[in-house]
Amino acid sequence: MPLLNLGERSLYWRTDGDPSKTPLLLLNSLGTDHSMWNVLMPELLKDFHVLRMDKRGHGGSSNVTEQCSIAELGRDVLAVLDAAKWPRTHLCGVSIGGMTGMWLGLNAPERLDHLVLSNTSAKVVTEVFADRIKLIKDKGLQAIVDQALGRFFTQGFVTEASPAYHSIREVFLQCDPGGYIACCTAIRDMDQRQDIAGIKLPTMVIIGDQDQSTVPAMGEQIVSQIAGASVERMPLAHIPMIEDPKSYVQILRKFLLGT
Ligand SMILES: O=C(O)CC1=CCC(=O)O1
Repeated sequence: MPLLNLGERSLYWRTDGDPSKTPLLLLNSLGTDHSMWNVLMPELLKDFHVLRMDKRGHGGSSNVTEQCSIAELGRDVLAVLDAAKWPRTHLCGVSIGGMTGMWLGLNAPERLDHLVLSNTSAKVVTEVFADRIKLIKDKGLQAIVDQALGRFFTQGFVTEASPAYHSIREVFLQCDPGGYIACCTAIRDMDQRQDIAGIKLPTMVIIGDQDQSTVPAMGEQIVSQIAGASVERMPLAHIPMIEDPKSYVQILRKFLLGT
Protein backbone atom coordinates (compact mmCIF):
# COMPACT_ATOMS: atom_id res chain seq x y z
CA MET A 1 0.00 0.00 0.00
CA PRO A 2 1.89 3.09 -1.20
CA LEU A 3 2.07 5.89 1.33
CA LEU A 4 3.52 9.19 0.18
CA ASN A 5 5.47 10.57 3.10
CA LEU A 6 5.23 14.36 3.31
CA GLY A 7 7.08 14.80 6.61
CA GLU A 8 4.47 15.43 9.27
CA ARG A 9 1.76 13.68 7.30
CA SER A 10 1.29 11.07 4.60
CA LEU A 11 -1.08 10.41 1.73
CA TYR A 12 -2.44 7.00 0.81
CA TRP A 13 -2.69 6.15 -2.89
CA ARG A 14 -3.00 3.04 -5.01
CA THR A 15 -3.16 2.04 -8.65
CA ASP A 16 -5.23 -0.83 -10.03
CA GLY A 17 -5.36 -2.50 -13.38
CA ASP A 18 -3.27 -2.74 -16.51
CA PRO A 19 -0.74 0.12 -16.91
CA SER A 20 -1.13 -0.11 -20.70
CA LYS A 21 -4.78 1.02 -20.44
CA THR A 22 -6.01 4.62 -20.36
CA PRO A 23 -5.04 6.36 -17.10
CA LEU A 24 -7.90 7.59 -14.93
CA LEU A 25 -7.53 9.42 -11.60
CA LEU A 26 -10.55 9.25 -9.28
CA LEU A 27 -11.02 11.80 -6.49
CA ASN A 28 -13.72 11.11 -3.96
CA SER A 29 -16.07 13.25 -1.91
CA LEU A 30 -16.04 14.60 1.63
CA GLY A 31 -16.33 11.88 4.29
CA THR A 32 -15.49 9.06 1.86
CA ASP A 33 -12.22 7.37 0.93
CA HIS A 34 -10.92 5.61 -2.17
CA SER A 35 -13.02 2.52 -1.34
CA MET A 36 -16.07 4.53 -2.42
CA TRP A 37 -15.18 3.46 -5.97
CA ASN A 38 -14.88 -0.27 -5.20
CA VAL A 39 -18.28 -1.07 -6.63
CA LEU A 40 -17.26 0.43 -10.01
CA MET A 41 -13.80 -1.11 -10.21
CA PRO A 42 -14.56 -4.38 -12.06
CA GLU A 43 -16.16 -2.43 -14.91
CA LEU A 44 -13.63 0.43 -14.88
CA LEU A 45 -10.65 -1.91 -15.03
CA LYS A 46 -11.84 -3.30 -18.37
CA ASP A 47 -10.81 0.02 -19.96
CA PHE A 48 -8.76 2.03 -17.49
CA HIS A 49 -5.64 1.99 -15.35
CA VAL A 50 -7.00 3.60 -12.19
CA LEU A 51 -5.27 5.78 -9.59
CA ARG A 52 -7.11 6.46 -6.34
CA MET A 53 -6.00 8.39 -3.27
CA ASP A 54 -7.33 9.52 0.10
CA LYS A 55 -7.38 13.23 0.85
CA ARG A 56 -6.14 14.56 4.20
CA GLY A 57 -7.72 12.96 7.27
CA HIS A 58 -9.68 10.45 5.19
CA GLY A 59 -9.03 6.71 4.87
CA GLY A 60 -5.30 5.98 5.02
CA SER A 61 -4.15 9.63 4.78
CA SER A 62 -3.22 11.54 7.90
CA ASN A 63 -3.87 15.17 8.72
CA VAL A 64 -2.11 17.82 10.78
CA THR A 65 -4.16 21.01 10.66
CA GLU A 66 -7.85 21.91 10.95
CA GLN A 67 -7.55 24.32 8.04
CA CYS A 68 -6.68 23.85 4.40
CA SER A 69 -7.54 25.15 0.93
CA ILE A 70 -8.62 23.65 -2.36
CA ALA A 71 -5.20 24.71 -3.73
CA GLU A 72 -3.46 22.65 -1.03
CA LEU A 73 -5.66 19.66 -1.83
CA GLY A 74 -4.78 20.17 -5.50
CA ARG A 75 -1.06 20.21 -4.69
CA ASP A 76 -1.53 16.96 -2.72
CA VAL A 77 -2.95 15.41 -5.90
CA LEU A 78 0.03 16.64 -7.94
CA ALA A 79 2.40 15.11 -5.36
CA VAL A 80 0.59 11.78 -5.71
CA LEU A 81 0.70 11.97 -9.53
CA ASP A 82 4.45 12.53 -9.27
CA ALA A 83 4.88 9.66 -6.80
CA ALA A 84 2.91 7.36 -9.10
CA LYS A 85 4.95 8.65 -12.08
CA TRP A 86 1.79 9.57 -13.96
CA PRO A 87 2.62 12.53 -16.22
CA ARG A 88 -0.93 12.91 -17.50
CA THR A 89 -4.36 11.42 -16.86
CA HIS A 90 -8.09 11.78 -17.21
CA LEU A 91 -9.62 12.98 -13.94
CA CYS A 92 -13.04 12.25 -12.46
CA GLY A 93 -13.67 14.13 -9.21
CA VAL A 94 -16.80 13.99 -7.10
CA SER A 95 -17.90 16.90 -4.92
CA ILE A 96 -14.75 18.16 -3.14
CA GLY A 97 -12.91 15.91 -5.63
CA GLY A 98 -14.52 17.93 -8.42
CA MET A 99 -13.65 21.21 -6.66
CA THR A 100 -10.04 20.01 -6.58
CA GLY A 101 -10.41 18.92 -10.21
CA MET A 102 -11.45 22.46 -11.22
CA TRP A 103 -8.38 23.87 -9.45
CA LEU A 104 -6.17 21.35 -11.28
CA GLY A 105 -7.89 22.10 -14.59
CA LEU A 106 -6.84 25.73 -14.12
CA ASN A 107 -3.47 25.34 -12.46
CA ALA A 108 -2.07 22.11 -13.88
CA PRO A 109 -3.85 21.54 -17.21
CA GLU A 110 -0.70 19.93 -18.63
CA ARG A 111 -1.27 16.98 -16.26
CA LEU A 112 -4.84 16.37 -17.41
CA ASP A 113 -6.60 15.06 -20.51
CA HIS A 114 -10.36 15.13 -19.93
CA LEU A 115 -12.03 16.50 -16.81
CA VAL A 116 -15.16 15.03 -15.24
CA LEU A 117 -16.77 17.23 -12.59
CA SER A 118 -19.33 15.14 -10.79
CA ASN A 119 -21.84 16.40 -8.24
CA THR A 120 -19.83 19.47 -7.45
CA SER A 121 -19.89 23.24 -7.20
CA ALA A 122 -17.61 26.21 -7.79
CA LYS A 123 -19.06 27.94 -4.69
CA VAL A 124 -21.11 26.64 -1.77
CA VAL A 125 -23.30 28.33 0.83
CA THR A 126 -20.62 29.44 3.31
CA GLU A 127 -22.86 29.22 6.39
CA VAL A 128 -23.68 25.55 5.75
CA PHE A 129 -20.04 24.59 6.16
CA ALA A 130 -19.35 27.10 8.96
CA ASP A 131 -22.25 25.58 10.94
CA ARG A 132 -21.13 22.05 10.16
CA ILE A 133 -17.60 22.77 11.43
CA LYS A 134 -19.01 24.13 14.68
CA LEU A 135 -21.27 21.10 15.17
CA ILE A 136 -18.40 18.64 14.62
CA LYS A 137 -16.17 20.57 17.01
CA ASP A 138 -18.92 20.41 19.66
CA LYS A 139 -20.28 16.91 19.10
CA GLY A 140 -18.09 14.94 16.69
CA LEU A 141 -18.80 13.28 13.32
CA GLN A 142 -21.48 11.06 14.88
CA ALA A 143 -23.69 14.18 15.14
CA ILE A 144 -23.77 14.66 11.35
CA VAL A 145 -23.48 11.17 9.89
CA ASP A 146 -27.19 10.49 9.36
CA GLN A 147 -27.82 13.85 7.73
CA ALA A 148 -24.75 13.48 5.52
CA LEU A 149 -25.72 10.01 4.31
CA GLY A 150 -29.25 11.27 3.77
CA ARG A 151 -27.77 13.71 1.25
CA PHE A 152 -25.46 11.11 -0.34
CA PHE A 153 -28.27 8.78 -1.37
CA THR A 154 -31.90 8.70 -2.40
CA GLN A 155 -34.39 7.90 0.35
CA GLY A 156 -35.02 4.38 -0.99
CA PHE A 157 -31.33 3.49 -0.84
CA VAL A 158 -31.04 4.79 2.73
CA THR A 159 -34.10 2.80 3.83
CA GLU A 160 -32.77 -0.33 2.14
CA ALA A 161 -29.40 0.14 3.96
CA SER A 162 -27.39 -2.20 1.70
CA PRO A 163 -23.81 -3.39 2.44
CA ALA A 164 -22.56 -0.46 0.30
CA TYR A 165 -24.51 1.94 2.54
CA HIS A 166 -23.01 0.45 5.71
CA SER A 167 -19.52 0.54 4.28
CA ILE A 168 -19.82 4.25 3.37
CA ARG A 169 -21.16 4.96 6.87
CA GLU A 170 -18.28 3.12 8.54
CA VAL A 171 -15.66 4.99 6.47
CA PHE A 172 -17.38 8.31 7.28
CA LEU A 173 -17.20 7.65 11.03
CA GLN A 174 -13.55 6.61 10.80
CA CYS A 175 -12.48 9.95 9.30
CA ASP A 176 -10.17 12.08 11.40
CA PRO A 177 -12.57 14.82 12.61
CA GLY A 178 -9.78 17.40 12.22
CA GLY A 179 -9.20 16.26 8.63
CA TYR A 180 -12.91 16.39 7.84
CA ILE A 181 -13.02 19.90 9.35
CA ALA A 182 -9.96 20.96 7.32
CA CYS A 183 -11.70 19.86 4.12
CA CYS A 184 -14.85 21.74 5.20
CA THR A 185 -12.77 24.93 5.56
CA ALA A 186 -11.44 24.42 2.02
CA ILE A 187 -14.99 24.07 0.70
CA ARG A 188 -16.32 26.96 2.81
CA ASP A 189 -13.65 29.39 1.61
CA MET A 190 -13.65 28.42 -2.08
CA ASP A 191 -15.03 30.60 -4.85
CA GLN A 192 -14.02 29.38 -8.30
CA ARG A 193 -17.10 30.70 -10.14
CA GLN A 194 -15.22 33.22 -12.30
CA ASP A 195 -11.89 31.38 -12.53
CA ILE A 196 -13.31 28.24 -14.11
CA ALA A 197 -14.04 30.15 -17.32
CA GLY A 198 -10.29 29.67 -17.87
CA ILE A 199 -10.58 25.86 -18.07
CA LYS A 200 -9.78 24.81 -21.62
CA LEU A 201 -9.89 21.03 -21.19
CA PRO A 202 -12.67 18.84 -22.56
CA THR A 203 -15.04 18.86 -19.59
CA MET A 204 -18.16 16.97 -18.59
CA VAL A 205 -20.35 17.86 -15.62
CA ILE A 206 -22.46 15.17 -13.94
CA ILE A 207 -25.51 16.43 -12.06
CA GLY A 208 -27.66 14.43 -9.65
CA ASP A 209 -31.23 15.62 -9.99
CA GLN A 210 -31.86 14.75 -6.32
CA ASP A 211 -28.53 16.12 -5.07
CA GLN A 212 -29.20 18.26 -1.97
CA SER A 213 -25.52 18.97 -1.26
CA THR A 214 -24.36 20.35 -4.58
CA VAL A 215 -27.76 21.11 -6.01
CA PRO A 216 -28.40 20.95 -9.80
CA ALA A 217 -28.14 24.75 -10.17
CA MET A 218 -24.53 24.56 -8.95
CA GLY A 219 -23.65 22.04 -11.68
CA GLU A 220 -25.50 24.12 -14.26
CA GLN A 221 -23.44 27.18 -13.25
CA ILE A 222 -20.24 25.22 -13.98
CA VAL A 223 -21.57 24.13 -17.37
CA SER A 224 -22.39 27.74 -18.24
CA GLN A 225 -18.88 28.92 -17.36
CA ILE A 226 -16.69 26.33 -19.11
CA ALA A 227 -16.75 26.66 -22.89
CA GLY A 228 -17.87 23.45 -24.58
CA ALA A 229 -18.64 21.61 -21.31
CA SER A 230 -21.15 18.81 -21.71
CA VAL A 231 -23.61 17.68 -19.07
CA GLU A 232 -25.06 14.35 -17.98
CA ARG A 233 -27.92 14.12 -15.52
CA MET A 234 -28.67 11.18 -13.25
CA PRO A 235 -31.99 10.84 -11.35
CA LEU A 236 -30.00 10.27 -8.14
CA ALA A 237 -28.39 12.13 -5.24
CA HIS A 238 -24.89 13.30 -4.22
CA ILE A 239 -22.89 10.12 -4.85
CA PRO A 240 -24.84 8.50 -7.67
CA MET A 241 -22.10 6.03 -8.67
CA ILE A 242 -22.87 3.87 -5.62
CA GLU A 243 -26.55 3.55 -6.47
CA ASP A 244 -26.12 3.04 -10.20
CA PRO A 245 -22.52 2.06 -10.95
CA LYS A 246 -23.38 0.65 -14.37
CA SER A 247 -24.85 3.89 -15.72
CA TYR A 248 -22.06 5.95 -14.15
CA VAL A 249 -19.34 3.86 -15.85
CA GLN A 250 -21.23 4.08 -19.15
CA ILE A 251 -21.28 7.87 -18.84
CA LEU A 252 -17.53 7.92 -18.14
CA ARG A 253 -16.76 5.54 -20.97
CA LYS A 254 -18.77 7.55 -23.48
CA PHE A 255 -17.05 10.81 -22.58
CA LEU A 256 -13.51 9.54 -21.98
CA LEU A 257 -13.27 6.88 -24.67
CA GLY A 258 -16.07 7.76 -27.05
CA THR A 259 -17.50 4.21 -26.81
O1 LIG B 1 -22.94 17.71 2.10
C1 LIG B 1 -22.13 16.79 2.10
O2 LIG B 1 -21.75 16.26 3.13
C2 LIG B 1 -21.57 16.33 0.83
C3 LIG B 1 -20.45 17.06 0.33
C4 LIG B 1 -20.29 18.38 0.15
C5 LIG B 1 -19.00 18.62 -0.44
C6 LIG B 1 -18.52 17.23 -0.58
O3 LIG B 1 -17.45 16.83 -1.03
O4 LIG B 1 -19.41 16.36 -0.12
